[in-house]
Amino acid sequence: MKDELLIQEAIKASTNAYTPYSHFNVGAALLDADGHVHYGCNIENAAYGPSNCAERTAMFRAVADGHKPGSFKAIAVIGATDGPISPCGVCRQVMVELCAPDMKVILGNLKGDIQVTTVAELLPGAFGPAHLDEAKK
Ligand SMILES: O=c1ccn([C@H]2C[C@H](O)[C@@H](CO)O2)c(=O)[nH]1
Ligand SMILES: [Zn+2]
Repeated sequence: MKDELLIQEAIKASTNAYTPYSHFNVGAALLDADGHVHYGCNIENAAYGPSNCAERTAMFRAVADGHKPGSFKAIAVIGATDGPISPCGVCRQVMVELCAPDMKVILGNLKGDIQVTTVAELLPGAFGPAHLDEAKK
């Protein structure tokens, strides 16, 4: 699937965002190995902390639906930012856990700006599952 098409799917997903506090709608579209798209939006909470970002919603939904961590092909994320949106640190850490290091991450905004990167580029030096194995040696 073309980057622009996955971005279009992310824009669709953003229309379901629940953002009574920030009014900042974000959408994500995660492409699985079979070519199917899993949608995510940000879902906020009056206690603020329990809020969930669009990217995490998409990844958690796909895993909960039985898709193997590490098997995804790409994720697109959009928000009404000036330049391409920048995923938060928590979402970058969750990407490291559930996506391959070289998986494509397409970041966009509503003006059509696009930045294509990878999970590893978004969180260099990440603490990952391998570090836990090292501790057992
Ligand atoms: O990449 C991002 C950046 C921010 N947000 C959400 C979190 C919060 O609901 C709102 C403002 O930070 O945007 C996302 O969902 N994804
Ligand atoms: Zn986030």
